[in-house]
Amino acid sequence: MEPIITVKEKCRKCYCCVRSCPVKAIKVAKSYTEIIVDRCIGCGNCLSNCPQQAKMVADKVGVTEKLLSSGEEVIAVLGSSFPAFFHNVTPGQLVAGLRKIGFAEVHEGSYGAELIADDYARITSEKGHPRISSHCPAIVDLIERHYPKLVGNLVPVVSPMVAMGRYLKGTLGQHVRVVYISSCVANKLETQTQETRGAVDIVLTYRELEGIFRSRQIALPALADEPLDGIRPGAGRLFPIADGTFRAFGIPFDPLDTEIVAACGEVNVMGIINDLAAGRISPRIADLRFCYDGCIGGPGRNRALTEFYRRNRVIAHFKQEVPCRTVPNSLLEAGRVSFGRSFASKYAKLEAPKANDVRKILNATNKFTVKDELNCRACGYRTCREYAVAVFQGLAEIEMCLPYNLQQLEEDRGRLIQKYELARRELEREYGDEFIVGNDRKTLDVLGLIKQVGPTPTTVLIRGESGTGKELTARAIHRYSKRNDKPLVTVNCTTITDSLLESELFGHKRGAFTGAVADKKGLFEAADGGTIFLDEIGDITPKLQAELLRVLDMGEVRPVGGTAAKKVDVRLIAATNKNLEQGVREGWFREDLYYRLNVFTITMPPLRSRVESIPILVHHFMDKASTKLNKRMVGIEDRAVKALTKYPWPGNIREMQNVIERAAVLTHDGVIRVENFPLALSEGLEEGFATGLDIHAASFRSEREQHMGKLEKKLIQRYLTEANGNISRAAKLANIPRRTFYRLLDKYRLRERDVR
Ligand SMILES: Nc1ncnc2c1ncn2[C@@H]1O[C@H](COP(=O)(O)OP(=O)(O)OP(=O)(O)O)[C@@H](O)[C@H]1O
Repeated sequence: MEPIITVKEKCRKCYCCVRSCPVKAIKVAKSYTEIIVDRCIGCGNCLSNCPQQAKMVADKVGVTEKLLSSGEEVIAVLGSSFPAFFHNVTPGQLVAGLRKIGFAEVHEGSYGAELIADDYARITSEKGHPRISSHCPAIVDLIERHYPKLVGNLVPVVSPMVAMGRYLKGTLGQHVRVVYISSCVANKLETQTQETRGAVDIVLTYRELEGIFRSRQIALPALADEPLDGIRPGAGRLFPIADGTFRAFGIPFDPLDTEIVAACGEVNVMGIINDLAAGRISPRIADLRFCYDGCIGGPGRNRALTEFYRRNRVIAHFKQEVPCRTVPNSLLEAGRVSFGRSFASKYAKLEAPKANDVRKILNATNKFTVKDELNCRACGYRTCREYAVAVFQGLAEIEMCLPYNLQQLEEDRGRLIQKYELARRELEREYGDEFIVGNDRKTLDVLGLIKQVGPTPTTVLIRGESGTGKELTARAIHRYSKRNDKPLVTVNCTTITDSLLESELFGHKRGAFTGAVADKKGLFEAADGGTIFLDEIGDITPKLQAELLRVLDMGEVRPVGGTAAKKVDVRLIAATNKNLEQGVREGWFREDLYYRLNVFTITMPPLRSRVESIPILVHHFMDKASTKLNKRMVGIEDRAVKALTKYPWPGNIREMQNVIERAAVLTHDGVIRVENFPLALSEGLEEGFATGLDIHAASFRSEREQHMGKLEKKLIQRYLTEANGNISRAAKLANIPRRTFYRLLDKYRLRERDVR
């Protein structure tokens, strides 16, 4: 299990972790970043640098609690930096607290540094290739996982933590369980490493231990001092501070000795490792620690304290006398324990891209020349090329390139402005000067209702068949309202799926469902201060009906996946062509919502019941078509108007608008004639639509024959007319053989003279 985990919901993909990871052990996934355990060195940089605190130390409190209550003998070992964390209690109080929660013994980890001191002194005095200290587990992981060439240079000795574990188990017996408590995260990885596994059972951070005290309501300052266990360490207590290692190991350190290199902190360490790997330097010993200031600067350090203060605390502890309860056999058995270890290359080689692959990735982010490679590091990689390699290896994404993103945004913005402008013009043309046309009684009644209800805040329900002008009416109401300087947002409830509609209307929180990568505002919020028009409201699900009712009652919306509600001031206009009363009876429409909507209802009459308005509507739509097609319209012949008045208009005014526009396209001289109409209309003129179809008297087949026959005859006549009675040309126009055309003429008893 990895020592650091990602809280996916908290990650905002700011790439801080990528930037701060010295070995790029971070993979950028679709909506979060995650740690690649095989590459991680446990330095904890991502922990400290994540502004959202989305990276967390994997919790070991649970297993510790379980172990403590198991009845086994559990020993606590305090990492040598503990005085720099628990600064406001005495070591004796800390020991008392640990005993209270169930630890059988409490030892100082700094004794571990003394346990390996002899081995260090011996190995580092040997001549040969440069030795790299192995007491810092992050350095060991760095070399094993990223600089396999240097594995042979590591001092083949365990860290103080592992030394303590081996010593305690070697002296007290293998049955004891050891819990090591420190500010180090790499220690956690170390317990899982093959070569050191088994020495320490659990690694806790000081903060995790603090959590245990808190949960058990143990106040350390109130406790009486208790003695530590084991042997009192000497200079080992100085191990955690920057220049403390040589003191702890008893190796004389002369700062002028170029044979010895000592460094703490990522930048210094990485420089030295790179120099060693390149063979640029060859000291006898390189003593390295990944954290600045040594172990007192570990990722789990007490951040409220300065380095100076933390250092002073460790030195004060070194000088003070803390009572120790030394178990006599500890002294006797220590010599029998081995502190040696081996190292192995754990280098996980990733596929290296070819030059062409890198070029393609660079090109994909608009980098075509070297000048385009800004190396701005916003993505977290030092150079655009390193970043391109990471993209190739699946660690990074194209979208991480900031200059490219800005360019994209700028282009998208331009495109959106253009689209918006086009849509605005289209709307303007479609609805801008659009007024409700009609001089029949029913249309005039509707107009009267619009004028009455418009200026009020009342919810309006518009009912009527499709194409009768419900949306047009909603727009008119908004225009007459006091909100007409605010947006009118129209939503067709049938065009998107139910779950999407909910988030479309009320918005959603990031992570509410798959694909919700960012918070999104809903249309109710977009319409704040204005009007929302919900078309086809009879089609929404009961769940959405309930949410809508809540919005209407409380005047607030709650985004999908969110808990906090937001106040909105929106007037609702709804429309439907469904029978909502039947819906209430049958249970698919909520009764309470029905009453909430049915406050003021406007019913749009079908076009067939306002025939008197057809001529005026025709001229209105001819004008519209003329503007749209940029074509001069002269007029319409009487027969054509007659055909329009005879037709039953199942698609209502929308259908009529389309018929006129189509006729306007077809006419050559700007005069609309019956011939410019679809057959259904011209046919109706001759036969009348009133005859209808008696489905009980006729079979489908015979009815179809009859109707198809009529249609076929009309078509043949049309082609003949078009070809001026020339049968060969008419057949050509119809794209059928001349013989077939003759056969059809015979069938319908048509002659050349039958041209209209
Ligand atoms: N009285 C009218 N005067 C002018 N144009 C009208 C009139 N009624 C409807 N229209 C036009 O007819 C078309 C359809 O109208 P609208 O979209 O308002 O109908 P609807 O009832 O909302 O249709 P649906 O139920 O299919 O959504 C629009 O282009 C609209 O401008």
